[in-house]
Amino acid sequence: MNFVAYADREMMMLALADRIAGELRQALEGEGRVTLSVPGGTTPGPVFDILSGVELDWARVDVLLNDERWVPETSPRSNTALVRARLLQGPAAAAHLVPLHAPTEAPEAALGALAEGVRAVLPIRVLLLGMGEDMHTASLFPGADRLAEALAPEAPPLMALRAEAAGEPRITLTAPVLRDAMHCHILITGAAKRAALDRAAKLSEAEAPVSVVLKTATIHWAP
Ligand SMILES: O=C(O)[C@H](O)[C@@H](O)[C@H](O)[C@H](O)COP(=O)(O)O
Repeated sequence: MNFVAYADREMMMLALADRIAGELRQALEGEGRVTLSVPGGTTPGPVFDILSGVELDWARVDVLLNDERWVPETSPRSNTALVRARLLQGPAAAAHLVPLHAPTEAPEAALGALAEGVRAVLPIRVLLLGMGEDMHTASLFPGADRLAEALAPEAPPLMALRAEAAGEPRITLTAPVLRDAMHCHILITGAAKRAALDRAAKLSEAEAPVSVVLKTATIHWAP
């Protein structure tokens, strides 16, 4: 795995945003539209803040979340709300957000329509992922009810699954879609996640789902 350790978080967020912007800019030179996939959670906000101000042809960028928690957009746990508030601002407001949530009670009721939107923007050109201390990435949680299906090479791009650690039901991109991304970055902070990542390298995909991308990803870490 390609591991980059930064002296502090601020430097990491700046360097990572710059790298992502460069990859998008280069892709936009050769492609009509490009897809950027991003995580929710508590870590990526500062990268979004920086990236949103970058001058790019954002109108040709499709922004796709890695995963979504099945909560309304008014919830503080909504990844869609986070992306709207922190990434789709300034110049980046011109980007197109691919919906990963709909106001149905269960995710399964909306899965077909959402999956159609996802399929239309694959493959992912630039993939930014987070990771939990339990070694989940996107919403591929160890012990999730349908994890084996989501890790399989023939998995559909988007699946709904449930896991105790996840809280609410989740909708997530699956392993083949993550693996197919042209550029893959994992953003982690703190000693516990660094230790988890080292453990993941020695475990199976079912035990440590983040390992599906460890070969292709650049890991960005700061204390
Ligand atoms: O919706 C989510 O929960 C995420 O997309 C998830 O995969 C996240 O990246 C990790 O859980 C890390 O989350 P933190 O950054 O909050 O630690």
